[in-house]
Amino acid sequence: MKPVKVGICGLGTVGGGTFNVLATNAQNIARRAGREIIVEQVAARSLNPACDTSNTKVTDDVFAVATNPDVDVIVELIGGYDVAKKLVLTAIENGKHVVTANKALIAVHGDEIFAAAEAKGVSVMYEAAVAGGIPIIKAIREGLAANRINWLAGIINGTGNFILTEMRDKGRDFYDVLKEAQELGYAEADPTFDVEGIDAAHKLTILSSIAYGIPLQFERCYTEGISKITREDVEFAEELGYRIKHLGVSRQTEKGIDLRVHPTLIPEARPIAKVDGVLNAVMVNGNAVGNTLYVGAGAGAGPTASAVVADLVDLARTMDADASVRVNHLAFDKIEDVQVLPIEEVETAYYLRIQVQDKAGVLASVATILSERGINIEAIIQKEPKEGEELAQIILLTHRIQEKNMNAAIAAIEGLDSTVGSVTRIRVEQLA
Ligand SMILES: NC(=O)C1=CN([C@@H]2O[C@H](COP(=O)(O)OP(=O)(O)OC[C@H]3O[C@@H](n4cnc5c(N)ncnc54)[C@H](O)[C@@H]3O)[C@@H](O)[C@H]2O)C=CC1
Ligand SMILES: N[C@@H](CC=O)C(=O)O
Ligand code: NA
Repeated sequence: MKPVKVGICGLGTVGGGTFNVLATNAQNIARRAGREIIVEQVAARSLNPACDTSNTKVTDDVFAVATNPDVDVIVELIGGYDVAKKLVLTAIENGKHVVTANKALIAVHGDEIFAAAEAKGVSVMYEAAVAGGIPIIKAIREGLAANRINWLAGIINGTGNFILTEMRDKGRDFYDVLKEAQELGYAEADPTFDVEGIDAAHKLTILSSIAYGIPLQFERCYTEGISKITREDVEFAEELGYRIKHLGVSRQTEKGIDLRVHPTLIPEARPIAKVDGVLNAVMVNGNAVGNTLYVGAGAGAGPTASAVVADLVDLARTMDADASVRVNHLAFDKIEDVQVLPIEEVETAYYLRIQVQDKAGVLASVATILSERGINIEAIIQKEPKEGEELAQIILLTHRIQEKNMNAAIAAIEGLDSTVGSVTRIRVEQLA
């Protein structure tokens, strides 16, 4: 069979990794794809010292690749929204298949891009966009196709997990670890996407769309990052038998889809609680299979390139077949318009940390406020003021309750005379 000719746009961390994996593993890749996959052209603003491009056509114009008649597939690895979208749509218009690692692009503009691709009979593949090297798109869309997916939950930002792990294990400073994650090529061009949960929300939006057959609805995903997690919350959580992880959680409920990204207490006995560093992990619960867990590197050149090249191999095997036999872009089932629940309607358990003046009766007042709103307490720790300080702390774990009830309880607790500052609230998931 004729070789597949690829145009790589962007030669940074992932582009460079992809170029090198295609060269290093060329024989295996050709064997598995049933044909050679060769890099016809690369578009880069500057060369990557890790790549030997001396025998490759290089341009600085990504659109020259998207319109090059010798290119069958473009690999979009420049990142961002505007130029990347124009590039992908131009490539599709020119009859080319697309492989991308750009979750921001897919989560926000995926519907438009997939519609354009379907009209043209080409494929857009994006395994690298979620959980880096873990083949999670393939696992949910194909491997679990027999199931109704009940829920999924994942550590889906490598930078965030790396920061939390280094802070917890080595007591390192947040920004010092973030800087290292940037140097290692894990972080997004704008690292607030990593630390404020936006990147994880992009990924959860994509996974949920595939899992439940719903449209991509990034704007409805509730999003909180890791920047407000303190060392003392990490320590108190451990005292209660939990780890704090930044989690994307989505669940099919009778009222709609629960779609949220936030720091979460997970029982330390769960395998996912022990997934540290740049590793990602996704748990998926299906009605036939039960719980499944997928673990692997969520960022970095090699792992992400592994997913990009897997998509190229899939394409090489199927691109000459009729488009109808290729896997659908989002889901096999008809996309249903199911409501995404506002966060106030979501039900979960909570960790609360309340700073109080060290007076008799405070704990009783807090307990009354909770019980009046139907909130049961699961565990409680009281911390006396540290030497030289005046404030005590009450740390609580509650049973599951709707978020709007918890909001009302927190407002009432913050209104007590003896409460100081805001109540810290972290959601708790058992993942059983
Ligand atoms: N770094 C990682 O571990 C992962 C990254 N991704 C995604 O992969 C994509 C690429 O990320 P990285 O490789 O980390 O970024 P990067 O910043 O290392 O590389 C992007 C490259 O594209 C080039 N570029 C940007 N605009 C261009 C243009 N108009 N013309 C020519 N070159 C242009 C830049 O100069 C840079 O060399 C992003 O969408 C990112 O979200 C996905 C999974 C993991
Ligand atoms: N910045 C992202 C890269 C991979 O998607 C992350 O840290 O997970
Ligand atoms: Na993946």
